Amino acid sequence: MDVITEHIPVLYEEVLNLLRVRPGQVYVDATLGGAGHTKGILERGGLVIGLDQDPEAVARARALGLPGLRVFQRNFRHLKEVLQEAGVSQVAGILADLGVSSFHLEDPKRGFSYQREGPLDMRMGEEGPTAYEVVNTLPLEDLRRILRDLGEEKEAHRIAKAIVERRRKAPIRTTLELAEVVRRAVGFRKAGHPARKTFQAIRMYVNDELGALEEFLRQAEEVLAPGGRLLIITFHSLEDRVVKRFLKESSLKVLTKKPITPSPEEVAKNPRSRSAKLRAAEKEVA
Ligand SMILES: C[S@@+](CC[C@H](N)C(=O)[O-])C[C@H]1O[C@@H](n2cnc3c(N)ncnc32)[C@H](O)[C@@H]1O
Repeated sequence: MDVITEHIPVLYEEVLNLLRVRPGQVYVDATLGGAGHTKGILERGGLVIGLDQDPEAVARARALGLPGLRVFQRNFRHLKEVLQEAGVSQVAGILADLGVSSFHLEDPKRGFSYQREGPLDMRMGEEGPTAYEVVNTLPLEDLRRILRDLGEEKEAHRIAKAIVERRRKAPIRTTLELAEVVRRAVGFRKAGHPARKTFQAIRMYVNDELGALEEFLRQAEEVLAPGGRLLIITFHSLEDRVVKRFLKESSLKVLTKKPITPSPEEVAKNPRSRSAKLRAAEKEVA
């Protein structure tokens, strides 16, 4: 089995510059992951409240024993509750670097990858149905809607039908079985793996990613101290749309008219940064 030792933080310098870390102030890293961004905040003298819904990410972060970091195993949709538990009412900055980490993608047993054989799971935390349940029990119409709305998959109907026909014979048990059903339904694709959008859609549904993001954004706006900054890194258009719309409607001052994207050098070094978009906003001083 592969041992995954690293997740390279995306837009690292850009994030730290925009956060303007001040020593002794409290920041939230809502998606702690491998603690890459958090280490930068701590090095600049900030204190960090780190959240991750994934027990494995939390265990790894705790094992780092970083002074100034307090770790909470929670979905960021419970941000306010976590801050209450931590005895903190306002924070100087909040970062969310959305989606899955390299640890998730490269660990076959978590079932996120259409290229590695594993059980159909895809849960980042301990809540929600598994991908197995979604694929093998939801009615065709629900599957079609999920693939269309969360995967922006043009062949949603064809794929949903293929899934339902295949599971009549036997349940679809593994990632590669599902990827193969999709590949047979839609054939070869020039732009990326044919199952990429299907996997994205099911993962987003399993983890209610857009619902959690909306709840988190509303709470983040509330708990920011005046002058505090909110930074969000998204990895696909659906997430980015939610963030963009929220910032437009919120009371925050948008600092990034256009989202910040990685340089060609960063993409060359870390291909996973390719689709990253960073948006930032500031709570105005009353
Ligand atoms: C892209 S990684 C973050 C990487 C991190 N910035 C670093 O530099 O190492 C995203 C992490 O956020 C976590 N995550 C995703 N959605 C979450 C949510 N709704 N609540 C809490 N954690 C979440 C995932 O489990 C994953 O570990």
